[in-house]
Amino acid sequence: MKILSTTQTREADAYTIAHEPILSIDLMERASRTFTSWFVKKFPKSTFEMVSVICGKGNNGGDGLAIARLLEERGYDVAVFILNLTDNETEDFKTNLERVRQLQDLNKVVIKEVSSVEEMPVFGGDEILIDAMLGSGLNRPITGALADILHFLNECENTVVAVDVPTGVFTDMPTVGACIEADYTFAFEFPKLAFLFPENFHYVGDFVCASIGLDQKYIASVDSPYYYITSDIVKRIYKRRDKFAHKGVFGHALLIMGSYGKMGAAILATRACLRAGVGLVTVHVPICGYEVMQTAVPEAMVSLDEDRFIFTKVYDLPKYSTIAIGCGLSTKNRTRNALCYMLKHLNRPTVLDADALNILGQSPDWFEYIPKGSILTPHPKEFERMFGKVYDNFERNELQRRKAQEFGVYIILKGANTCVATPEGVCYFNSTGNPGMGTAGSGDVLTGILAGLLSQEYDPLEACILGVYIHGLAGDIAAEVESEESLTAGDLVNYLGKAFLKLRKL
Ligand SMILES: NC(=O)C1=CN([C@@H]2O[C@H](COP(=O)(O)OP(=O)(O)OC[C@H]3O[C@@H](n4cnc5c(N)ncnc54)[C@H](O)[C@@H]3O)[C@@H](O)[C@H]2O)[C@H](O)CC1
Ligand SMILES: [K+]
Repeated sequence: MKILSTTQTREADAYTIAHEPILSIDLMERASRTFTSWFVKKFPKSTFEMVSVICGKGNNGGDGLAIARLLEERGYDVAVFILNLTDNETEDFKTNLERVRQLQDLNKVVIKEVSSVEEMPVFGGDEILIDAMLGSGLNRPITGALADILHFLNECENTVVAVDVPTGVFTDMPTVGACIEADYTFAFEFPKLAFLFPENFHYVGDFVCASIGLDQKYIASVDSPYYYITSDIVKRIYKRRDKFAHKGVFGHALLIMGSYGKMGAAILATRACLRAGVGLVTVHVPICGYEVMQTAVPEAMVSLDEDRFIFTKVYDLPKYSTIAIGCGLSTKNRTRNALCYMLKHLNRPTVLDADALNILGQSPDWFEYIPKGSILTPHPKEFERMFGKVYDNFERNELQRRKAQEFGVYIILKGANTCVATPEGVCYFNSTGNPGMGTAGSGDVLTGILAGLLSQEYDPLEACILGVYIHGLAGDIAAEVESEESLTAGDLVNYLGKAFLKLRKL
């Protein structure tokens, strides 16, 4: 799913109004109905006492008024609070206010105007609050009376659901100023870029998005470097196996991993590579890893280093279809030199993780040796070691895109909403995964999956998208059974099979 900027969304909005054609008030009604359909399922009216909708006077407030009316129609007890902090009212806000006033005249809805925090009501514990104060029209940081009201609301214990954008959050740049802290955000048509960055989680909460029927052809024609990885992208990538296939057609991966005290990383990656469907896997380990590898992963072949404890040399590189290097590798001098030699002599996309990235961070001149189309999988700390400190995630994302373009590689920045940046400067944000996956070895599993997919002749972009999605999906299935707290990297490997089954049914 493409992610549009606020300006582009406004253009898509205007295009839809002109070409569908549809009146803007009817588009607002359609958006509000979409919100309401989700809301009634998520918060059945038996589960709390009342809905209070807090509205600004722009179109976000207009949505709020329409939602208040639609919820009343569905039998909810609704109160509307209109923030009287400006005289600027949009036309669609005014029309919807008229419509709600008719309900007020019938004693079906309560409407109250609020000009300062002192006039805010005391909400009951069972009330749910809908934030329709400001949406994508935010054009300056929130201060003054509105900031006081937001602070007051954030102090309340009530569940807050934001319409389109949590009030105060800038969608396309870092947020400054006061913000509502929503528990849920229902975004129209696309998630906003800011929702995907961890610093905004506090304001956005869990987000969902749904189409409000903006013109899809127009959206397809808009140039945006940002995508959200949804099941339909993944469905198009995933290849079912041919009935007559045998292990020879699923490739032979070489994983160069592990050092004394860090063999677990190699084991996890090797198991994940197998579970991702590789035909054959050879794992290259120092002598100390021989027995443990043979015992822990009997399906893998082992190539032994000359050194007892670390990686120093590997032969026969051309015979493997894919190579992945780095998990638990160490950054000792001889390992560094061996990595440099390998990079200079490899000519196909390679997966680089963990210590391979730390080594590159120490020797930035070596970046140019990385084969084009390779996949680098840093977590934020490794990213910082390679490319330096940044101020916020918008800046980090810019840097990630620039570096991917500069070196002609795919950079997968791991975290909530893991982001894949391509050599073309395009970003794909993952939609699967959960906080339980922030656990030792989780990244090793991803590296194994990526090597497994590359071996099966998914191209690097396909492997990145499918890889991060299935890794997160395995995590989501595992968390449902094991809990986020107890989830281990080994569980990710064990639930990979269930994740593939789910993928097949998408
Ligand atoms: N995406 C769509 O296609 C649709 C979106 N809808 C909804 O419309 C809002 C955007 O509405 P808009 O009127 O442009 O903006 P807002 O309601 O967010 O507010 C505008 C209002 O607020 C003033 N303002 C801006 N910053 C501040 C500030 N810091 N403090 C105080 N006031 C501020 C600004 O000057 C304006 O007067 C979108 O989010 C959706 O909810 C449609 O309903 C359906 C189609
Ligand atoms: K809002």
